[in-house]
Amino acid sequence: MELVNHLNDRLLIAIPKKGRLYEKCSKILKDSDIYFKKNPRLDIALGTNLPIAIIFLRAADIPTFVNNGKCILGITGVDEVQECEQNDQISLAMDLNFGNCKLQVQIPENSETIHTVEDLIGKTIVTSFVNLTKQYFMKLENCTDVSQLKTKVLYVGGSVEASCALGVADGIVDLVESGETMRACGLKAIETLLSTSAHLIENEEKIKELSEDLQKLTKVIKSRIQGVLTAQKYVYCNYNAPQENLPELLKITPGRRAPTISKIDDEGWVAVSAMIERKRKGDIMDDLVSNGASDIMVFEISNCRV
Ligand SMILES: Nc1ncnc2c1ncn2[C@@H]1O[C@H](COP(=O)(O)OP(=O)(O)OP(=O)(O)O)[C@@H](O)[C@H]1O
Ligand SMILES: O=P(O)(O)OC[C@H]1O[C@H](OP(=O)(O)OP(=O)(O)O)[C@H](O)[C@@H]1O
Repeated sequence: MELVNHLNDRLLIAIPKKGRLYEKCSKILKDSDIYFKKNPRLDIALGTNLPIAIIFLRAADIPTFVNNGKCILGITGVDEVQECEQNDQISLAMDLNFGNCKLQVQIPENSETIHTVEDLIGKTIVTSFVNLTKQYFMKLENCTDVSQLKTKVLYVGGSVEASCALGVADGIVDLVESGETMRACGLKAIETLLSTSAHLIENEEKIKELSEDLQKLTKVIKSRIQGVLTAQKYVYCNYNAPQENLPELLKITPGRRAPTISKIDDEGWVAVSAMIERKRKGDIMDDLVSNGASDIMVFEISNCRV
């Protein structure tokens, strides 16, 4: 394939080719001004504005490619990293704040015989997370060797939730976000093995072996993604205020480093600008009004470096 010849001097970044994380991964790259041109038939896309190549893989395969250093950076769930047998070269570089869910043990809610995880010892569990499930039951059973495990752990690649109703499993270990899927299947959670979210992952040792230019590029990419995350977390708040109220108002909007205070053409009044946390903006605006601020405006930040 001709494309392969263009990969040598590029930084390879693995992202999910489909599934729950695909859209948000594509968006975070676009918001970071990391552009690429993808041929729908190929799982490799060359960057159009940076010397990178995006490698589209199954979310579960991304840790393997980052661990062996072929891809230097990747985006996938922490669950996939922990499930991967060889993950010792992978560092979690950044929590991307999406793909939040929990890996839970679920049992039929009307089961008469199974109520706790201990009741599942010696029974059959179906899961896509065989390694994490075996590790969990080994601890529970107090055994040190997987061959001694009494609980049977079976792999299926999807629709795990159907396994109990089909009589294949006594319990399952699967991801849960809203809980809708498990409720619809008559299942209930009895234990959480892991809370997970999508992360930027990296192979730090392989980064050290890159050319100086590609090492710099790695830093630039991480800084751009961090900028997008910060822009998602904050909004920009502007207001006018009587000078004498400033001490109280600045406690409400201290800014990330410090607020900007500018003179305006109105004796005794100033304009204040500061970044504020998006999730607190309603309370902050209410407090500003109560403390004499006016003309309060809140703006989206589309990107930033702070
Ligand atoms: N319901 C969910 N809510 C939020 N994040 C989820 C959810 N289900 C899965 N994830 C996250 O997305 C990752 C990929 O899961 P997804 O089911 O989309 O994989 P997939 O690419 O369809 O897998 P496969 O190729 O094995 O079918 C999971 O490892 C997890 O980190
Ligand atoms: O708690 P909820 O919001 O309902 O989400 C949970 C569901 O999402 C995941 O499956 P997905 O839909 O990705 O498909 P899959 O079963 O083929 O893995 C997971 O395996 C559950 O089935």
